[in-house]
Formats: sequence, structure tokens, C-alpha cells
Amino acid sequence: MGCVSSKGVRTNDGYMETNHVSIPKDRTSKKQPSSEDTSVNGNDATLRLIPNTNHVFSDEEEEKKSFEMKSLESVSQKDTTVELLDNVGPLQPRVSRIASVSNGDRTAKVIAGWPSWLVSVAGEALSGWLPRSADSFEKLEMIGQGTYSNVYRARDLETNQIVALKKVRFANMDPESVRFMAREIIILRRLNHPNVMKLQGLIISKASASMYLVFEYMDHDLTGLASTPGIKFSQAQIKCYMKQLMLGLEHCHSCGVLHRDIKGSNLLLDRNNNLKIADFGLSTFYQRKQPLTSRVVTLWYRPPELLLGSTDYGVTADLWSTGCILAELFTGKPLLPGRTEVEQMHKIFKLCGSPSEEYWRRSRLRHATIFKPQHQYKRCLAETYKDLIPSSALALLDVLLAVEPEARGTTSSALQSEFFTTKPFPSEPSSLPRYQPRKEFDIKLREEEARRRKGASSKQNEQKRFSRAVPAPGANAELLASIQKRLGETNQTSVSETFNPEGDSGSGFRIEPHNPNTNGDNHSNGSSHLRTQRSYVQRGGAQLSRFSNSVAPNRDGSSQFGSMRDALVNQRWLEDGSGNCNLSQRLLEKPNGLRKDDPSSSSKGPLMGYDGEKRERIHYSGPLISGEGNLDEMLKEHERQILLAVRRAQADKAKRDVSRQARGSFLANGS
Ligand SMILES: Nc1ncnc2c1ncn2[C@@H]1O[C@H](COP(=O)(O)OP(=O)(O)OP(=O)(O)O)[C@@H](O)[C@H]1O
Repeated sequence: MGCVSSKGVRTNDGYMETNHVSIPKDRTSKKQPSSEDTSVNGNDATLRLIPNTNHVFSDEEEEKKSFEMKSLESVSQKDTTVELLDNVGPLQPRVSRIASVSNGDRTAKVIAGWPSWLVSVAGEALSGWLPRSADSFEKLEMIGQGTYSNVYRARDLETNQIVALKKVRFANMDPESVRFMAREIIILRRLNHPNVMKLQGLIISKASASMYLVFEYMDHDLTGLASTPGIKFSQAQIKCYMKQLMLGLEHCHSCGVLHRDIKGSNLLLDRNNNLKIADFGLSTFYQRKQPLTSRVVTLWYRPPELLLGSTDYGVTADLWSTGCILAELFTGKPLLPGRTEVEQMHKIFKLCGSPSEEYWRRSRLRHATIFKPQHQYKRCLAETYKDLIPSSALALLDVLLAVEPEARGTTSSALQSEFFTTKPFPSEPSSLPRYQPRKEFDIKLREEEARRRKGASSKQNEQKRFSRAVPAPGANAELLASIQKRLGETNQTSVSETFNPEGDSGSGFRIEPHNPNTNGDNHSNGSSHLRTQRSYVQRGGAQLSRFSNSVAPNRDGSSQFGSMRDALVNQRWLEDGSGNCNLSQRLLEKPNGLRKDDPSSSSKGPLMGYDGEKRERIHYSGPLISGEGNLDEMLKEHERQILLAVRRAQADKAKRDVSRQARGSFLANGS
């Protein structure tokens, strides 16, 4: 399997990596390929859109009109050797299965039915493939929602297999998003491992300006499974999942691919407990000298060097995230649930210690002056978790969560660690119990449905409903109390501060202490609730982590905690003329890594995920701190600003509710 290197380009934010593809701006956001594209590049390929007649994708207006591209009235075989495997009629050959295209040049690909803009950005990934026809799938239901995509369960009518279709709308897509999408496709095609999600094919829908990525269907994600009531993972089971994760990652790393978004909801499981790493939307090739962006990885799983602004990190970044998951599987709650980058950094230092002087000197990290604590924080990871995590796991955790990246080892060394090589050995996936399909997304839907049913009647209920989803207006009492509590905590921050796994995250989770004497399969954490920032909903106890949800959303900016998040994440990382970032803005900036609205990813400012209206809802733009180096002060001020933003979001939401109600009654009256 070949591994490629990439070129880097400079953006306003310094360096942003790109892979080797060039982005044809004129063919992406500015000029989309249209249904009128009947002649491409002067060759004789004729692309024709034929209205969908069998209502396969009937749930969406756009698909109703004309979903499929039954392309190629004349699939010219002049310039290319196209092996159409089936459905090839004389007038409308349906290209509905991956076929072999021996000549991979651009013209051939366009003739084969790929839009020319896609050929430009992801040409190499299309080699040997033909676009599949949408009418050879029956869309069943929506099963997930991501940054720039909706994911559907569908039936492949040719094979009768159930598949997952990830729909990406390329209409209005900015070049940066196109680049990420292209890179995802390129990377997926280069990877080939049982523990890495395999891209099976692509569907192009010119009519809906969308593309569908076809994947095998997976029943669970680790987050959904771990948070299912009644499911308790044994130690051997945790080892089984961790081993598969490590093997998948080992493959990615050996191909020069960094995943950069390892988290439970991106680890999918089939019904036989085979784990596959999914969502390569933030992944990149790393074998090169070009600097990488540090604005990646979901906040809770983001390693310290990225928070500190490193642009030359490597595979060890994924290992940090993996360590966070390992701990989470044993303890049943996220290890480091920071709400903002500042708090995330602080949590890391408190638990894992702060880096050595030598490291600060050597690494010369961009944000070192901001984050470097005045005193060294002592590491207390092992001490904190000695009763919750068995010793062999703790030893591995200690390596994976090394605050200095060089000490984290590799996936291969992790796989040789005692954790995997001593009893209880990792279970065979097929020997584990089979679970009812359940995903983080299902849980969200169910919670949403329950709220809807419960809360429709009264104003009071309305408030409560909101308080669950968005810890703003309705949640104020609890929330503010929690924040006050946090303020108290941060006031006490000092070098001697220890990490409190219970109190620190405000968790209401039940933790069944690890019994170090339990050796076998019966070891369980009792309530293994692997959470992501998106799904982490407290079960009783302090509400702080609900609040965390609102400011640590998923990367698309479309989480259910939108309004609060809007209040906080629309802060811009402004740069002055000298290229120095405005820290005060950044501290409250969207904390989930590189996002499509991340100014560091584009010179065009906010990209996808926020509409204009939302963007205007900026509630806080004042500075957090002017000085440097005093993390405690910074945190205090930071908390104060969060509190302010919460209040403003509450007021804003209340106003919107009132006007929505007024609009509702206006319409109901038929006026
Ligand atoms: N092959 C699959 N089988 C079943 N469900 C899937 C599959 N791929 C993705 N999903 C579901 O869809 C969700 C979103 O998919 P994915 O993470 O790839 O999209 P994304 O736009 O990159 O999302 P994110 O913003 O979470 O990174 C996943 O969390 C998962 O629940």
C-alpha cells in the first residue's frame, strides 16, 4: 500500500497542511458541476440526469426530483477501458458497481461519470472505480449526523447487503471543506485493514449536488454501546476493543496516516464485535516536513502538544486519544472533559503533570507562553486510578498519556505491553455477547423523542426540555451552582492540587471500584459509559458536564447544544498584523479542533456549520486576560466569561422563544 506525502500551504493561521490534491476553486464553491454539464472538457462524454421514478430516496425533496445520475448515454470507450460489470443497457448503461478503469487519466475518469471537480481533487482515489448509481440502493433511515454529512442505512439492491451511505453535499462547499472531503476519500482508499472502515464505493448525485460514500453497515459505536444500560464490559472485552483499535491504528500509522479524531463515536462495531476505525474526515498524511494544523482532535481527546500549538506532531497524537479511551472504558466516564482549551490544558496538567523545563525549551511551542504554568504540576495519574483501573492497564495508560509525546511509544509497543499479553487475554470478538444495535445517534434520538413527548404540554416543561438539551435558560439554577463550584475549584488551583476523578468533571456517574484481585472476564467497571463530548449527558449529580456539552460540541457546529455553543464558539481567533493570535478570543473559541468554520482552516472565515444568522449571535467578544503565564488567573476569568456567556445565551434563547411563539400563534390564527 502506497503512502504519499503532501504539500503544505500557508494560510492566515500559519501553516495548514494539504495533501497533494489541488483544489479547483472554480469547480467547487463557485461553480458546481451542474445537471447541464452535458459535455465535459470537450470530449464526447454525455452525462444525463434522469428523474428518479422508483422513489428510492423519497424522504428528501431533492432526491424526489432527480436523485440519480444514470450516467453515460455514451460511456465512451474511446479513451479508456471501462469494464462495466452490469446493468449496461444500450441507452442508459447504469454504472452501478466498482469496475476497473485501466486508464486512470483525468479524461477517462470524467468520461466514466465522475464530475470533473472531483477528478481534480481526488483523482487518484477514483482510479479503478466507476460511480455507483443511486437507484441501486434503497435508503432505509438516517442513522447518524456528522460534520458535513448525514449517514443513512440503506440496502444495496444488487447484493441485498445493508450498507451505510454517508451523504456529503458539495453544493456551497467551500474549497477547504472540499479538500477535507477529498482527502478523506483518498485516505480511505489507501487503507486496507480489518479494523479500518472500508470505503466500498461512491455515488454521485448531481441533481442534489451530493455525493454518497458507501460503507459497510456497522451496528454500534463504542460510545453508544458503552452507554447502554446493563452492558458491562469485562476486562477481556475492553482488551479486545483496545487491541482492535491499536491494530487499526498501527495500520494507519504504517501508511503514514494520522487519524486525528479518535473517539468512541468514531469506533464502530459490527454485530460480531469487530471494531473499525471510522471517520477519516480530519485525518492527514504525516510523512513529510510540512507543518500540520494543531486545530484537530475533539477537545477531550486532544493531546497537550496540540493544545500548545504544535505543528509537527506525529502518531503519538492518536496514542494520547487512545489512552483517553482506555481510561474511559474502565472508569465509565470521560477522563478529561474540558469545556474549553484552557480548561482542557489545566485538566491535563493536573492529572498528568506539566512538561519538564527541558521540554518547554526544546519544543518551542507556539502557545507555551500562554499555557506554561508558573510551577511544575506533579503527575498523579497512577495514584488517582489505582483502584479503578487494573495495574497492567494502568501501566499502558501511563505510557499513552505521557505529557511529552516522545514517551508515548507506538501502537506496536503498546500491543506488546503487558496489558495485551497477560491474563485475562483479549477476548475473540465473536466470543463476546451480541448486542442490540445502538449508537450514540440512536440514544440522542430516543432522548429527544422522550423529551418531546414529555415536554410538549406546559411552559414549565418547555423550560425543562430545553434545560436538558441546552444547559441554558431552564438549567440556570443547577448550572450556575455548578459553575460557582467550578469557580471555587479553580480558585484553589495550585501546584499541590490533585486530580479528583469524581469531582473534577462534576460527574454523576456510578463508578464501581476496580477490584485488583479480579483477574478474569468478570472484571467490570460496572458502568462503562464511554462518552464523547456530543453524547455526554449526566445521570444526576452536578450539571456541569451538561454545560460541557454546550461548549464542547462536535465538530460540525450542529450539535443539539447549539445556542449555548453559538454563544461561545463564534469567537474568532483574531490575528493582529504581526500574526500573533488574540488569546482572549481563542480561549473561548470552538474547542473541537479544526472545524469547517475554523478560521485557521481558511482565509474565508466561517465556513460550514453555521448559517449567517447564527454567526451574528456572538455574545462575548471581550478579552479574557491580558497578561501571560498565569493559568489560574486565566481560568478564573475564563469561568467568569463562560458564566456571562451562559446568561447572555439564556436571554437570547428566551427572546427567540417568545418571538417563535408569537410567530406560531400568528400562523395558527391564519393571519
Ligand atoms: N459505516 C457505518 N455504519 C453505521 N453507522 C455509521 C457508519 N459510518 C458512520 N456512521 C454513523 O454516522 C455518524 C457520523 O458519521 P461520521 O462520523 O463518519 O461523519 P462526520 O461528518 O465525519 O462526523 P463527525 O462530525 O462526528 O466527525 C457516526 O457517528 C456513526 O454513528
